[in-house]
Amino acid sequence: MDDTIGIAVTGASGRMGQMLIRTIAETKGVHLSAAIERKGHDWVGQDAGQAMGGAANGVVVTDDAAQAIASADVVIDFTAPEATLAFSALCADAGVAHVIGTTGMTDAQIAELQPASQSCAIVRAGNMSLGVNLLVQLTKRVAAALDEDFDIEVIEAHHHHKVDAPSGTALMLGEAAAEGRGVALNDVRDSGRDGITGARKRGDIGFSAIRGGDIVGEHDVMFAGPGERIVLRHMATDRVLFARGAIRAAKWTQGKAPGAYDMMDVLGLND
Ligand SMILES: NC(=O)C1=CN([C@@H]2O[C@H](COP(=O)(O)OP(=O)(O)OC[C@H]3O[C@@H](n4cnc5c(N)ncnc54)[C@H](OP(=O)(O)O)[C@@H]3O)[C@@H](O)[C@H]2O)C=CC1
Ligand SMILES: O=C(O)C1=N[C@H](C(=O)O)C[C@H](O)C1
Repeated sequence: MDDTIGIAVTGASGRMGQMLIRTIAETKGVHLSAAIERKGHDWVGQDAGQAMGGAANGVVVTDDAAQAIASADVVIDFTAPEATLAFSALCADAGVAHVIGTTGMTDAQIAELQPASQSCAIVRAGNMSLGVNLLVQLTKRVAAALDEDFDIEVIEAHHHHKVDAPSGTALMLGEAAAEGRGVALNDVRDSGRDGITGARKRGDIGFSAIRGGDIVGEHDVMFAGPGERIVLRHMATDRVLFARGAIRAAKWTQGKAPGAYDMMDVLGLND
């Protein structure tokens, strides 16, 4: 009987799913309790380690998410918005903590998570790395120190498989900049410029997205002022840092009261 924390991984065959399975195996105090894939996926019924092209790890990939989640201590979920909402309901029913890395959720979908947070701890963040969460704090401070003579632009680059833009991280950074300025991001957000856009509106926060190759994730926050520019940058070169952050969050949830949390809570950066 393994008395370490049992983690169920959703989207087991995905880029992050596989990285999580490998990283859980290397992390003390946790074990993989289940690898979940959707019904009809060709990994279902196979040993997860072997399906990933490695040694058997003794965990058979399942499509019975309800059973797998009910038997876990915590679920780590990097999938897609609709899937995350379905997993959220299962976590709430089972009272099992839910660590959500999925991005691209609309405001309405994020609001749909709220009832589940009455029944289980939810940690949700568009980026689980320490570096980005520090960058969020720096962004807020710099934005608070500068006035609207400085145009704020968030520029992000990701691999060509990514389906959502702006990235979850870019939105976290934009939110931080808006908070620093004391405005609501939705009132000043300018994304997807194309064609005759007109001149930049003073006070707007702009977003640009590059998609190409195997870029793991790069984010710049530019403060472009008269005669000078400040650029805050984070470059992720390995997905393992997101997996490590998510596992740290999974450990942190144990014994936590139901509620909605983020990586600032996990990393103690709100204190
Ligand atoms: N917060 C963070 O730190 C990070 C967040 N992310 C986010 O994590 C998410 C996943 O990224 P990544 O691993 O690169 O993506 P992948 O496309 O490689 O993996 C997604 C996985 O989710 C599964 N999935 C998708 N839709 C459903 C569904 N409706 N029901 C069940 N399973 C589903 C896929 O299964 P199938 O193959 O069958 O479609 C696949 O296994 C993205 O939103 C990404 O932005 C990524 C890295 C870091
Ligand atoms: O899809 C990805 O790959 C990533 N997604 C997250 C995001 O949307 O910001 C985090 C990271 O940048 C990688």
